[in-house]
Amino acid sequence: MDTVTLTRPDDWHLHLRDDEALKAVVGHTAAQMGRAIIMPNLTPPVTTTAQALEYRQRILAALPAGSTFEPLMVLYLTDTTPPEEIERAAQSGIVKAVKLYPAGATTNSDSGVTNLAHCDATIEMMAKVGMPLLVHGEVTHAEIDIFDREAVFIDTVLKPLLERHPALRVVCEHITTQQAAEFVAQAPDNVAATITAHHLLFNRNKMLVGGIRPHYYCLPILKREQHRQALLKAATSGSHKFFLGTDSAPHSQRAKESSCGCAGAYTAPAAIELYATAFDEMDALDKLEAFASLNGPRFYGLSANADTITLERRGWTLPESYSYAQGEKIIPLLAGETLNWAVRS
Ligand SMILES: NC(=O)N[C@@H](CC(=O)O)C(=O)O
Ligand SMILES: [Zn+2]
Ligand SMILES: [Zn+2]
Repeated sequence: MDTVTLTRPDDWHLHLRDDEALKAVVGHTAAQMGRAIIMPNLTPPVTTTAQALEYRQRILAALPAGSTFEPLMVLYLTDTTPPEEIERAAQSGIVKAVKLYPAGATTNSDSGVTNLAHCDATIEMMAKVGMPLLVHGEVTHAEIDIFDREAVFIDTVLKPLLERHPALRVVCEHITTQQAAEFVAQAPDNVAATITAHHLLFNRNKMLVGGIRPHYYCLPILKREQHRQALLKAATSGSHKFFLGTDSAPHSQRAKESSCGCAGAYTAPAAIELYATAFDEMDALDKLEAFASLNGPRFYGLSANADTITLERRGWTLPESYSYAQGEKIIPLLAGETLNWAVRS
């Protein structure tokens, strides 16, 4: 196959930041995705429906002229989010989900949940109104190895949560392990997962062999090859539980290339091309449309986009950098490298 035409994809896990950074990055996603689930981990986080509506307006104002890209908003769950906020969110029609960041698990998670027991009534309301809970599934205990944090989360947090709230709709975000892929595959239909392109394409050697490569550092951290193979298998299995979520997470070059670099890979400029590369590796380009364009809307109860995009097999070299906020640059993942897939313009 040398060309692939797909229903226009959506990105079910995206960080757009705010202000100048938002203006610098939103066009990359809007150029290829119809919609995106917008992560709420701003500083301060988006914790109320009113804040989500304002943030949505800032995103719409930052779009390139003529863009029809649609941001789908998310609330950031805290220990004190009241059940009434979930009702407001559901009634707004604009907020599509609520995000669980275990406190301290990742970028801007300091206001996250310290103990899910604090949120029980709120989560009960989510189950009642059908509001999905999007989960950054890692425990944060100092004694748990960073490579094991996702698997331990599934056993010690996620399984008990679903036992307490069996009807709760859950998306395990950016899954990175065989344990997560298998857990989601065997779970009932109210449980789904997003998978990033970088976790489909790379294992931890890419980040650590021959020198430490900060642009590959993200959370959950890249795992060993066995896990990458399990993710590829899940994404190309044809199961409607798995869908595209880039977790494109912009940080300036200075914040990434530092003695204590930030977590996050900037993949938005080449998102669908990176996924096509991964599916091509599995000889499964015929499965890309379901993963990228159909399974996500199905889970969220939305219709698929009405238009299409076409990918073609030809060399396309990513820029070395793009301009970002405060006069800084941002380095896309695979900067200066050539992909074998490009979007036809
Ligand atoms: N994935 C990351 O490494 N970083 C994300 C946060 C997140 O999705 O965990 C970010 O906001 O920078
Ligand atoms: Zn996360
Ligand atoms: Zn993320």
